[in-house]
Amino acid sequence: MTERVVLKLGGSVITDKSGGCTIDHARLREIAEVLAAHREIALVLVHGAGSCGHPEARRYRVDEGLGRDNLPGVYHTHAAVSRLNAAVVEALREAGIEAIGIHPLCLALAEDGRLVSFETRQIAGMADHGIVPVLHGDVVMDTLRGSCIVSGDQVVARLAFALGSRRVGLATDVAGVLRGGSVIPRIDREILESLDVGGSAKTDVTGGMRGKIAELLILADAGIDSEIFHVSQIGRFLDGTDHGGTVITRKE
Ligand SMILES: Nc1ncnc2c1ncn2[C@@H]1O[C@H](COP(=O)(O)OP(=O)(O)OP(=O)(O)O)[C@@H](O)[C@H]1O
Ligand SMILES: C=C(C)CCOP(=O)(O)O
Repeated sequence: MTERVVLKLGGSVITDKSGGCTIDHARLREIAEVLAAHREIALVLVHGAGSCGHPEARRYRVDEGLGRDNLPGVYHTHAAVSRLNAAVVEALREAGIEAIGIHPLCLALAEDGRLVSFETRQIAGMADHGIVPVLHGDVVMDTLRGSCIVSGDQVVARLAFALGSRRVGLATDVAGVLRGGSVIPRIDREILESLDVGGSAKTDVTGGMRGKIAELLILADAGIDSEIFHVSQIGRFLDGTDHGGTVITRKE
């Protein structure tokens, strides 16, 4: 079977997170060129929301329960991140990649913020046929809360586990997980306890770097390592060469 690689493009690298939904089309074109040069890989792509979804999720508090006052938040949050998804897919297709958008809201269900059902067999089928499915963090219906926000990081972990992927990468706007300005090469649960990892400097309802590591440690517990690196290093990650980032792993 072809190796399936799961790659997340952080919302911080494909949008300007300081304002309203501002998509960085030039960055998307650059990333698409790099991915097009690695077309032999069975790739499953996930992206975060950045400024296209986090502000709406916060404004409508769609994470905290659904009532008459915030009901439109499901639409507005999903619409914002779907706009970004369409831009990602368009950039990839313009670079000659057979990409297609897939929305978690339409195929997943959560319970208290955690995915409890998520059909992935169609995603595996696409990847194996050379189609690049492009998923994203999304608002998802939740059996306890009404709705919740499932981060792209949770989607990445879920997909990697379901697809049996051994190569999982997360491209972000920092060189890796930092301590005192330097990249920490490996993190396990024990090392994390000694670290002061923060959220995001911008509007982010899913916990920034702290939330990301929490999701990836669950994946590491299942025996699947993942890698966090700067967006400029995507090519090196796909080549399997050193990208200078952080590996999230299980304690030996
Ligand atoms: N110790 C740390 N090392 C690295 N980044 C950190 C650390 N503590 C906090 N951060 C913040 O985490 C941010 C990356 O997390 P963030 O959730 O914004 O990434 P993303 O996945 O690109 O975005 P999104 O969640 O929108 O997809 C960095 O830009 C930085 O501000
Ligand atoms: C806010 C929404 C819609 C999804 C959040 O996903 P993330 O940017 O990966 O944390």
